[in-house]
Amino acid sequence: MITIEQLSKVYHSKGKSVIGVDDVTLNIDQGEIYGIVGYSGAGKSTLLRCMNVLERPTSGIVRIDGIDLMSLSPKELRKARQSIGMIFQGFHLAMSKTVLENVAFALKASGVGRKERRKRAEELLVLVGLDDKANQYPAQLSGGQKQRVSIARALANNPKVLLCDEATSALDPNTTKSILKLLQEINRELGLTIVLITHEMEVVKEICDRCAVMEEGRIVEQGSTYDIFAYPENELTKRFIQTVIDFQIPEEQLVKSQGTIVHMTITGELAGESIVSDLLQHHDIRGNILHGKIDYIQNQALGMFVMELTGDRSEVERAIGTLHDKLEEVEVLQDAGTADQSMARAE
Ligand SMILES: Nc1ncnc2c1ncn2[C@@H]1O[C@H](COP(=O)(O)OP(=O)(O)OP(=O)(O)O)[C@@H](O)[C@H]1O
Repeated sequence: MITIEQLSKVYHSKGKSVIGVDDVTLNIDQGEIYGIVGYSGAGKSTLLRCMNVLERPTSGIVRIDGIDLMSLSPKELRKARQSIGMIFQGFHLAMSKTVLENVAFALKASGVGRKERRKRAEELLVLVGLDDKANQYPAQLSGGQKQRVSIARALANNPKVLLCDEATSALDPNTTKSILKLLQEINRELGLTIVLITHEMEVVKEICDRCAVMEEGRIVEQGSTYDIFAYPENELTKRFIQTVIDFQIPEEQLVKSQGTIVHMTITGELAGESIVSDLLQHHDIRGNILHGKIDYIQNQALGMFVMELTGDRSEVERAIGTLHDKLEEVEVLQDAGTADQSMARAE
């Protein structure tokens, strides 16, 4: 549905060049929810705004539903943009218009008659759960309600794609959840392709089918949200994941430890199995869980455990071998001898 090839955007200001997006290639499928995550300045907004040519790329290709947006005349581009809705962190509502008028206004530009505009706007307000607020003004609404109005407005022209620019960043966690749920419902009911940019990995975890991580204008990692959480490769991706699933062990705990400390990721059906208890049953070792969590991402279980294994050194090594046989991701964070050395250093 969205094809981006070797897209770059360079800004020129005060005699200096700033790279906003640097050689990005990305394919987003019809009907999926795609997240782009990165810290401030990573280039997320620039990339998103290039997708509807609000920002004209310096080079590269943007195709939506097969149409090369860069090749269109201004008039053709205006028409093409009707199939690309957009919502923003700051809502961008007309404060002097009622909720209903805000939504209906989006249809005026596309030549829909007054009566039809009203009817369609009323339907959209039902869809976003705000039919009882039709005659109120934006100032009378909460942040979550304002975002619902802007979602209704973005859907007015039956777009195929909805671009969300930090749509939940100004909202509290509960309201964020309800807006994400609404986006998911719209995605499922209308088959709408949704692209959202965010600096919160929790948002990606909540609703995205696939995601990309951006840094300095580039995509450093992309894949299914589940795989990105289970097998992150890039250091930045790992940092983002730790904001949601933190399995860091405090330094003092590591120094105190007498055993071998292992981090294991248990994915899919294995997450429901008794991997840990089997390990202790079949090997003459002791295991102490330092961290453990089973999370659900896209309805699939993902287990993360950090264990301290103690016992005869060769038996611990055999136990780690068993883990390697069963699991794709096993990492020894600290060997048994290391703690003694750390303690010696500390003394
Ligand atoms: N209009 C502009 N003129 C000059 N430089 C710009 C412009 N817009 C963005 N940039 C620069 O491009 C880079 C990417 O900015 P962008 O806003 O896309 O990042 P972002 O990841 O969306 O960050 P944030 O979440 O803070 O908006 C930054 O270095 C920024 O300073």
